[in-house]
Amino acid sequence: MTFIKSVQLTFIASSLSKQCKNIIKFNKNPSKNLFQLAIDGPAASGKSSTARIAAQRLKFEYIDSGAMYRAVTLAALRQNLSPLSLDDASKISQLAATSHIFIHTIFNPPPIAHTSSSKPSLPQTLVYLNGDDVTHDIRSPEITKNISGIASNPDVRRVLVEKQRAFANGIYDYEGDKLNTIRKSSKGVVMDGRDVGTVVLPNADLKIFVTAPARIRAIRRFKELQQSSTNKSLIDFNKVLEDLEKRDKNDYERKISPLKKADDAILLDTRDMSVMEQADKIIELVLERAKEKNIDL
Ligand SMILES: Nc1ncnc2c1ncn2[C@@H]1O[C@H](COP(=O)(O)OP(=O)(O)O)[C@@H](O)[C@H]1O
Ligand SMILES: Nc1ccn([C@H]2C[C@H](O)[C@@H](COP(=O)(O)OP(=O)(O)O)O2)c(=O)n1
Repeated sequence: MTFIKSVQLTFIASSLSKQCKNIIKFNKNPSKNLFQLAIDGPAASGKSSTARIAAQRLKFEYIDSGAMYRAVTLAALRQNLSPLSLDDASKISQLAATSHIFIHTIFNPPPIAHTSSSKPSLPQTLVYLNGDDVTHDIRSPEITKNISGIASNPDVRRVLVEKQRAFANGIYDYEGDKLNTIRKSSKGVVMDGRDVGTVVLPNADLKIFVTAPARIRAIRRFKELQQSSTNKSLIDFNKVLEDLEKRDKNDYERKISPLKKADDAILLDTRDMSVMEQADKIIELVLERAKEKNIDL
């Protein structure tokens, strides 16, 4: 494992330095081998909420790989580049290589004013693009509509996968900015997305594939959109379901790195589980795996 990781590091160092010459400064001493937990699954299956809770309880870092695709989509739209245009594809991959994407999770956010103070708030993940807080902007319907074009661009994927691996391996120093910060006390990293177990971290210590039927996932996304919207009546359940099914199709059928359960991933159907039950189950699986591998968490 150590050997594989150091080979991976050498590869990353050489190819990243070619592509992103002026952006990344390596941490010469990636401090330790972190336990790698990969969570994949379709939209609204519960990946990120579960991953954040698990990261908080296990003292792991969390990286939302989907947020990186969302940030590149936003960067492209802000420059009037079209995610589906072949003419713009190389400009967009260049943008992916040169954009500073900083993802930061606040594990103990103060309670939100209108919630009961006895109920702790869930960890919050903030996303910055070239220094701008884009946490909310990257979740807009406009970004969600355009993201499949970005996610199927092979050069964008190559650049983002390298950034994701660099993070998981503890290489995180960027000039003037940071991809993320691995705390000295971190014992591992949890990354969620579509291809984390199959492509980004094929040697992850534990892989989970989270799923639930489309209708159940659409209900969750609908409630989430209603909560964050000022005009709830504008949110139409059938449209949410239709968009989610369309994105599922794009994710599962994409030629490069399609959404797929890795052969060695554990399937977790969350249809009858609460968020906390999902997190408890995943933590239990991590602790079991760490014990099997003699890893001290
Ligand atoms: N088991 C569950 N039961 C009910 N709601 C859930 C469950 N898992 C997640 N959710 C809610 O569904 C929405 C999408 O979850 P999220 O974790 O963001 O999914 P993903 O990262 O897979 O897209 C969130 O509002 C979350 O609180
Ligand atoms: N590892 C990843 C993560 C996300 N993507 C793409 C495909 C997804 O539809 C979009 C958005 O991902 P995100 O996890 O933010 O989406 P949801 O929260 O599940 O709606 O990004 C990807 O191609 N590879």
